[in-house]
Amino acid sequence: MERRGAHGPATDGRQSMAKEPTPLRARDLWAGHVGRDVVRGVDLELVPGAAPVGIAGESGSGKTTIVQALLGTIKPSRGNVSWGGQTVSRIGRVGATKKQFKAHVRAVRQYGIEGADGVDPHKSVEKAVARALADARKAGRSSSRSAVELLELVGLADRHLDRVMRTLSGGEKQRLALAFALATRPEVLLLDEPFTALDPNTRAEVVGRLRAIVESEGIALLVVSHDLELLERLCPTVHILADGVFVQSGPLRDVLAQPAHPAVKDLADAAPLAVQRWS
Ligand SMILES: Nc1ncnc2c1ncn2[C@@H]1O[C@H](COP(=O)(O)OP(=O)(O)OP(=O)(O)O)[C@@H](O)[C@H]1O
Repeated sequence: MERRGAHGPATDGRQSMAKEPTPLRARDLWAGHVGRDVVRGVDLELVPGAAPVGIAGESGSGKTTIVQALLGTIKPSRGNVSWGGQTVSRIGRVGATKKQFKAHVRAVRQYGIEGADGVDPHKSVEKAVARALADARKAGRSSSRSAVELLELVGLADRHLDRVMRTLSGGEKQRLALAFALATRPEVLLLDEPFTALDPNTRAEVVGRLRAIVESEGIALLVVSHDLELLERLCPTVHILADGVFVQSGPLRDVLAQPAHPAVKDLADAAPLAVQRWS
């Protein structure tokens, strides 16, 4: 995907970086759960305006843990994750900066709105999208799109406005979560298995639109997925994670054509036929 560096000025009031979009960086990231590191020495740079990056790897290899560390919901045991020179795991303690971080860096998880920060599933879609837009305005990051336009963007029609969120299907919830994320014109978007509940046609449509937005708005995109076709379509560079380490990186079809690690060979062997035919 061709990328440009076109960006509006950041409106976050941080003087030192007033005109520049802010990268999210992991340096020698070690992180895990209950005292056990499952991510070991990962380097990752998500730069607004640069090409999207993907992560693939077997179940349990640590993909979601990387996303959690990038969001600051778990603290690295070694190395660090930084955003605009600040340590992300410490941002949560500072009100104004936390708001800015949450507006600039957005994530969509596999379960869509379920468990998403600040989302009450008993509310209507209309109220929730209006609230997302109002919150974004307060953070100086509101999308110029209306609630209906945001829904259309993710393939939901305005008839969904009256629906109570918890009654939506899994795929509708995933798309709504993407609409919430886009409501703040994020600079960095982290997608962790975001489209698992979508049928192939809807997925193709939403991915096409997402790709156009990411490209035109210069969003730094990270896609974590088992879906190799999705990664190939969206991400010129894909890292293969095995046991918490990036073992091979590059354009996915090149990586799968020339596996340099047993985990990559396994991935290539298990890939769908359509993917195997790439090489
Ligand atoms: N809250 C937790 N407490 C303890 N262990 C955890 C926790 N979350 C994840 N783990 C463990 O950390 C390891 C990495 O998990 P992670 O969710 O990052 O893998 P993943 O690559 O995203 O897997 P999948 O593709 O199945 O989603 C796994 O062994 C998992 O069981």
